Amino acid sequence: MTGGSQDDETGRERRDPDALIARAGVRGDPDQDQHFLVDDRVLDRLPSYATDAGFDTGHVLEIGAGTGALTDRLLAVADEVTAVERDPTLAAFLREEFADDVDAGRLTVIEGDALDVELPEFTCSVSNLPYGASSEIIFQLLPHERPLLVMVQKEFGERMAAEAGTDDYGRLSVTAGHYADVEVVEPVPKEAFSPPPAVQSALVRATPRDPEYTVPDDEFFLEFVTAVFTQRRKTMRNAVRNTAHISGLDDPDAVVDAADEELMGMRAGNVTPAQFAALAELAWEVGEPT
Ligand SMILES: C[S@@+](CC[C@H](N)C(=O)[O-])C[C@H]1O[C@@H](n2cnc3c(N)ncnc32)[C@H](O)[C@@H]1O
Repeated sequence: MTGGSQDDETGRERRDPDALIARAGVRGDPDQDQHFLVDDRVLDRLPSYATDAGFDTGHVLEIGAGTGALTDRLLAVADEVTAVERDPTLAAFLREEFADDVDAGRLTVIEGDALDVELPEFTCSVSNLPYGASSEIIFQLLPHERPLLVMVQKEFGERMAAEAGTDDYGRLSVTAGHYADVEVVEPVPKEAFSPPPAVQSALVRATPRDPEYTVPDDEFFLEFVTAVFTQRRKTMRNAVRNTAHISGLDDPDAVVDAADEELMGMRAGNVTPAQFAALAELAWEVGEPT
């Protein structure tokens, strides 16, 4: 194998991403969210964002394995990898290219849509996600309470990691932050991919932890937050009243009456997750959620 990069820890040579694409005989299809990572430097340091943070790499789940450039790097740090890939041609290629690891029981390739297949128990997930489904995939993974390192659209990653009072803060920040500490660890330029996506990318690390507040019911809290952010330009007073059909409150006026005046005059973008939680608690008690 030529053109690959050297791994410091094992001395094993990493597969060259361009050679993998050539051997697979494919061109990434943007309509299928296929943008393969071809920058060796990004690929080689990517797993270190997981290992440096102490992620348990006993069983790494990779969603959207493509031609396997990242799979190859993950096999160097993990005991076991499960790779999910929707494209049948790529899934077959992965099984053939990594036949030794498959035979050794270190790699399992699951062909199918990540949103439909049964996922195994995993200790962490490291993925260059299909951007068209990144939100759904992340919100399917977060409740597993396992660390995630995911490549996403930069803007999406910034919204996940945003603090209250900033332009990027919204439903995504509160709902992701409900499960994990979220940080953007590295912006990644378009040129790192083949074919390059239309947008810039970023690597996001989500480390699970309990939130600093309690909620009456996770599902209700997340629906309540989603509901009021659909009216982010309105005051909370109006947002709570106008979105009862989404939050499922039969008596939103009772919530507005019982809540703190000052909070009801704020816009959702300035309300902290802990304030949302307290309000959801109140709404659960007096708003007659259905
Ligand atoms: C951005 S590419 C990443 C490929 C590879 N991991 C890399 O870094 O070069 C995303 C991959 O996910 C696959 N994919 C797209 N939608 C998917 C889905 N819903 N479930 C599983 N795989 C999907 C695509 O076929 C593609 O191979």
